[in-house]
Amino acid sequence: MTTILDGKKTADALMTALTETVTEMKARGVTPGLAVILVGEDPASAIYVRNKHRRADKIGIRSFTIAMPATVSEADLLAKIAELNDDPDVDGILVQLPLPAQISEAAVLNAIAPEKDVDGFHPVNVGRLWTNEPGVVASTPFGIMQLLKAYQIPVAGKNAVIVGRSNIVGRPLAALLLNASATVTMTHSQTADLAAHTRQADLLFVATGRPEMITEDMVKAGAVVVDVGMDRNAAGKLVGDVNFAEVAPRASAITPVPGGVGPMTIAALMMQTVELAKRRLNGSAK
Ligand SMILES: NC(=O)C1=CN([C@@H]2O[C@H](COP(=O)(O)OP(=O)(O)OC[C@H]3O[C@@H](n4cnc5c(N)ncnc54)[C@H](OP(=O)(O)O)[C@@H]3O)[C@@H](O)[C@H]2O)C=CC1
Ligand SMILES: Nc1nc(=O)c2c([nH]1)NC[C@@H]1CN(c3ccc(C(=O)N[C@@H](CCC(=O)O)C(=O)O)cc3)C=[N+]21
Repeated sequence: MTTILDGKKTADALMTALTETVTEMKARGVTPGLAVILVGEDPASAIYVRNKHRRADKIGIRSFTIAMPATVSEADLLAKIAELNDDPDVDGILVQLPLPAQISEAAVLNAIAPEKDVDGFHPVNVGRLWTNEPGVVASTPFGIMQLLKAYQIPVAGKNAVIVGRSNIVGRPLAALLLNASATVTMTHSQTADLAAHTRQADLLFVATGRPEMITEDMVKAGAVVVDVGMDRNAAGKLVGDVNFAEVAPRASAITPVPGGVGPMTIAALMMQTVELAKRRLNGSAK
């Protein structure tokens, strides 16, 4: 029997616990605040932004979106970030990626104050992650680790194979898995014989944006398969990067799309926003 790794159910349980924490914080005068900057219109970002605010409202986090047109200048975006860096009611700042071509992603991520960088994309936080120091970690990989933990899936000593090396998923996930003592292989579009690598995986993580590209023949029997993809297939239906119908019977456990990694990403973001806001309670920040 294949276990379905139910991200929605797991996220709901984590959020119930978090609501209590937020309620206590509010009683002490601190409402966690999350600012989201959305530039232009990326469909995956649109889903993410909508679900984030829905979840934040439910647990009592104050969240708002600053929408900017796709034509916005880098200077205007940086000015907005500076304003949020200085706003004492904002604990976490998140800039939706990807950004339009005229804007340097590096310049934007460098501009976010590291102590408000709820996505963990600032080089200081990336450095902390890779040196295994405590800090904020990108929400999607953090959510994935929480999901594995909830299902008590062992990581230490396992062969973990990641397909995709983006800054928002593949790379930070590699660091977290390494910190958890997995043996980690990173693959990408230039990997020779991808299937030879994926077939070695006890734990297979896929984040490519290529609809249903992972097929049965690429997966070891009994593997745990985590599908990060949020893609549209030819018929316009939301699917993952894994061909679920083929792969699920072969896997010991697998995430569905939707209802897998997506809700865990949101939960992770909420957890980390609350962590950042806790510093206000201790009086150490601002
Ligand atoms: N549910 C969630 O929480 C989230 C979902 N997503 C979804 O995950 C997917 C990936 O997102 P993201 O990481 O931002 O994507 P990017 O486009 O930034 O990166 C994709 C990666 O996949 C690699 N890749 C592409 N095609 C292949 C291939 N045929 N074989 C092997 N590797 C390949 C690329 O290789 P190379 O580097 O060589 O180009 C690249 O490293 C998307 O569907 C996105 O919508 C993303 C973030 C969060
Ligand atoms: N700075 C930044 N950080 C990100 O983490 C980031 C980003 N930019 N840009 C876009 C991608 C995409 N992403 C999603 C997260 C959750 C769902 C999600 O909630 N999915 C649900 C709902 C699906 C639906 O409602 O159709 C699910 O899978 O069940 C989707 C997509 C985060 N990303």
